[in-house]
Amino acid sequence: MEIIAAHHLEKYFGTLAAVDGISFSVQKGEIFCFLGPNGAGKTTAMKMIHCVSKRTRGDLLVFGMDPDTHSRMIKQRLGVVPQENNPDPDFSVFQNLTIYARYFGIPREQAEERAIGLLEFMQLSDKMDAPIETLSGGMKRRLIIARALINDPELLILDEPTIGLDPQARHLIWEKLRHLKSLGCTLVMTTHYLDEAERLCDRLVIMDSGKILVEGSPAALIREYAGEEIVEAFSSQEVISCLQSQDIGYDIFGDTIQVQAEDSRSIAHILMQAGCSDRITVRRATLEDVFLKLTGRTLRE
Ligand SMILES: Nc1ncnc2c1ncn2[C@@H]1O[C@H](COP(=O)(O)OP(=O)(O)OP(=O)(O)O)[C@@H](O)[C@H]1O
Repeated sequence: MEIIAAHHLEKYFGTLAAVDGISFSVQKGEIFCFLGPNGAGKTTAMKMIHCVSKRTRGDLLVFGMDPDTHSRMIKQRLGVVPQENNPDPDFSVFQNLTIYARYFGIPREQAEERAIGLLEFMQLSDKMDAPIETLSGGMKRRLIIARALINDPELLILDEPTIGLDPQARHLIWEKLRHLKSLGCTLVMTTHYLDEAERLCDRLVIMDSGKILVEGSPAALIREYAGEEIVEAFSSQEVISCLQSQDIGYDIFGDTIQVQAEDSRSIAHILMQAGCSDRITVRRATLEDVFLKLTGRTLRE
C-alpha cells in the first residue's frame, strides 16, 4: 500500500527551487530515507509531507489525501520528530507527552496511559518527573520520538533522528526505530549519516540541489555505482603510471586515487608490485562512494 506518492513535486522560495521536481513513493511498513548534503532540500520535502509547507507545483498524496485540502486528517495519522529538539522546558518529561496529546484530542486518562507506555518503550521511565534541562542529548531525542508517537501514528517522520548523538545513543534509537517498523509503522527520515542510512533504510533517495539523483536500496545503489570494494592509494605519478600500464580505470578525488574493484586483492597486488605497498587501503564501498561518483563531491563538502 502506498503511504506517500509524489510526482514532480516542487517547492520554490522566491526564485530558489528548494525541491525541484522530485517523484517518489513510500510503501507501508518501510523505512525510507532522504539522504543528501546540507541544503539539498530534504527538510523541505518532509515539511510538505507533514503539511507545514505548501508545495509550489506537482502532485502529493499522503495516505491517499492531498495535504492542501486534508492537512488535519493527515496530521492526525502521523508523528513528527523535528531536526531541533524542542521539548517544553517548563514541563516535566511526562507532562511534555500528556500536554502534546491534547493537540490530538486524546482524553486525559488515555494520554497518561500512553505516556507511561511510551516512556517505558523509549527507556525514560525513570526520568518521568525530571525537568527537561537535566536530560542528556540522547534522552531529549528519545523524548521527542516518544512525543511523536503519542497519537499512535501510522507514519513517523524524522528529520535527522540521531544528529549530534554519541554512538551508544544512536544505536539505542536505531533499535527503537526498527522495533516501530516491525510493528508496521512506516518511517520517513532524513540523514547526513551514511552509516545510519545503510543500517536502517529499506530504500533511499540521494538528493542534491533539490533533485533526486538516484533511488534504491542501500545495497543495490552501492553495487551499481561503487562496486563491492574500493582500493585507495595516495595519488602519485607512480600509482597513476602503474594503473595506466595495466589498463585499470581509476578516479582521483583530492589527493586520493580510487579503483572500484571486483577483485581488490589483485589490484592491491599490482600496486604493491609497483612499489607503493605502504599507501594502499582496501575497504568496502559505501554510500559515500555512491555520492562521490554521482556528484564528484563528498556529502560534507
Ligand atoms: N523558509 C525558507 N525560506 C527560504 N529558503 C529556504 C527556506 N527553507 C529552506 N530554504 C532553502 O531551501 C534549500 C533547501 O533547504 P532544506 O532545509 O530543505 O535542506 P536540507 O537538505 O534539509 O538541509 P539540512 O541537511 O541542512 O537540513 C536551502 O537552500 C535553504 O536555504
